Amino acid sequence: MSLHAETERVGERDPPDPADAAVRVDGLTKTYGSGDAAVTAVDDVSFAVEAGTAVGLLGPNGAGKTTAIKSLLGLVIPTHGTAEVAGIDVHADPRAAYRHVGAMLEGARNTYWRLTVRENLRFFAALAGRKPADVRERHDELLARFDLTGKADTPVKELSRGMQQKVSLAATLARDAEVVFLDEPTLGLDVESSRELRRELRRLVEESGMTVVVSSHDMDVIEAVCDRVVIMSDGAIVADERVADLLDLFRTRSYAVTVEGAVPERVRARLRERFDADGFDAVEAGERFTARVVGDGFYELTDTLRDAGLTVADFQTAEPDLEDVFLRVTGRDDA
Ligand SMILES: Nc1ncnc2c1ncn2[C@@H]1O[C@H](COP(=O)(O)OP(=O)(O)OP(=O)(O)O)[C@@H](O)[C@H]1O
Repeated sequence: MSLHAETERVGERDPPDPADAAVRVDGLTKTYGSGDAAVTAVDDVSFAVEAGTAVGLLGPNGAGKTTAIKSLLGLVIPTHGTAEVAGIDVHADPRAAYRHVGAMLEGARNTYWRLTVRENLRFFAALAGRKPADVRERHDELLARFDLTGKADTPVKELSRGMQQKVSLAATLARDAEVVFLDEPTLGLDVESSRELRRELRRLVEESGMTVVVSSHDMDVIEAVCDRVVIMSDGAIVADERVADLLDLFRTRSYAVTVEGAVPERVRARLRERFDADGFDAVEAGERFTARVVGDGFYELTDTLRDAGLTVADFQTAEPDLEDVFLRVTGRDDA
């Protein structure tokens, strides 16, 4: 089966429709501007997120992710369709919907830099109507989770960029909302802080039953945190699958292949075309390259090499990669 055919199969699947959806978007369309200047950012999009699960919203720049999230937050009025949170139509009753939601939007300085870390958490909890005594325990727990206990009484402006990012997330979670929207939560974090944040987010979903919609270009976040992934491209959904199923469906494996001697240009062209091969490099044993195999194409690869009279000196495999799948689904892998 060709990659194209598999991509179509992904796109053709019906969106899920769990009865206990915490988030639901139905026939959502948003056109900015009018006449010649009109831009349809989101075009008849439907998806649902089951309560207590995490969904990744992915797509290239301009795919419509931010518009979809802003519609769910009541910040953008849909041209058609509905957006619901906790069963409440966001546009019919924004105040009621808002009580169930926490959001951390990209680039938003959603913390007060003069306030201490703990004061920020209290402030955002109070905005949602939570009394300090009711949230103290949760705030202690959040501070501990994000390794901020020692900085609880430090003004945010005195913290490192990575710590400020963690305070932003903790402040978003401080109000104890059922549904949390996160846009690029790991942006600007170092490798270790990013890993810690992914781990804690996943634990929060599993332990507290929180529902998370996360938009990120960081595939490690999506793989570590999300149960499902909705992939958008040009305002439409091109995949809506469990992360594990999506990886399985493509079962893309990369092989680092070393053959004895040089690979003739004619064979290289075939390997490029059929196995997306690249990185041809002369090495001591002969020549090394990377080939990508979908499904059971492995034997076709070995047959191709044998028919070309090439002897394999070494084969190394890699796990399927969500980024690879994402690029294939959105058709951006031919750059
Ligand atoms: N306020 C606006 N007025 C006009 N066009 C807009 C507006 N906001 C977004 N757009 C356009 O709508 C399309 C979708 O944008 P959107 O920000 O929703 O995509 P995105 O997937 O979130 O992209 P990114 O990953 O870059 O944030 C883009 O073509 C964008 O230029």
